[in-house]
Amino acid sequence: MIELKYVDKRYPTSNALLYVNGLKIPKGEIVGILGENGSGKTTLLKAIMGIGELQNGEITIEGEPVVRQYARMAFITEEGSFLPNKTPLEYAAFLSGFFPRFDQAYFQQLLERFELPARRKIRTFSKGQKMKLEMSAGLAKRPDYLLLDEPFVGKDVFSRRDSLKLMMSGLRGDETVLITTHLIDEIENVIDRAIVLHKGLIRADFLIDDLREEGKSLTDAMQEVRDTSPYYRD
Ligand SMILES: Nc1ncnc2c1ncn2[C@@H]1O[C@H](COP(=O)(O)OP(=O)(O)OP(=O)(O)O)[C@@H](O)[C@H]1O
Repeated sequence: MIELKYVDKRYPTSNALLYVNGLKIPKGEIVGILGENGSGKTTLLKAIMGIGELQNGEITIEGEPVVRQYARMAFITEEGSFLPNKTPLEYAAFLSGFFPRFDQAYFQQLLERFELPARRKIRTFSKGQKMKLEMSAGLAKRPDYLLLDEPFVGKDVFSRRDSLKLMMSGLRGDETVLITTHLIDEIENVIDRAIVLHKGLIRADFLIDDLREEGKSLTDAMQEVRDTSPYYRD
């Protein structure tokens, strides 16, 4: 379980904040982190990954600080963590030095599935190829906690659906997944739960099954949050 308590995160050079009083994400849950540009989605994922200091509060993973769980986590972001002057195979060798669970054979399978050139320098890759490489590296870490920040950015609709399907097929099924995205329709059938942020605060948190029972789509629910929240008016 990921647990946040009284988390207060601010940046020294802006007024932006993230404040989460309490949040629990049980093991195995697939959670969409949704919200407008600048609402704090990336900040939330970075805070969970232990990137940057918190002003207050604590974040634990299975009761321990994130640094103790780092080998079981993968953070997939457009910024990428790869080394541009290496080839994917060299990058994999580098990662396996850090991540004992890194699965080289699986990584190579994913390269093939994504049709990525294994022996070409990463800096020559297109944006979409870099993201696919990042996803392959993340999945090959065989993480228990997978955090994805806008993994489908900059891709055409077919490529987005493929990547989403591939990501899902690459999971064992017991991972906890947090995924930020603006692609509400595409993500709806994948996630168990949606958390909606606005201006650094959680404005809604619902289970997709509950929405279905009420006969609502995720888009309807997001619209309802906007219509009923006074905070969207300023
Ligand atoms: N390093 C930083 N220094 C100062 N302010 C920052 C920094 N990173 C983010 N912010 C600010 O924090 C707020 C939340 O940013 P964040 O990147 O978390 O939003 P987001 O919901 O992921 O947005 P998007 O959908 O556009 O990716 C924004 O107002 C942003 O300008």
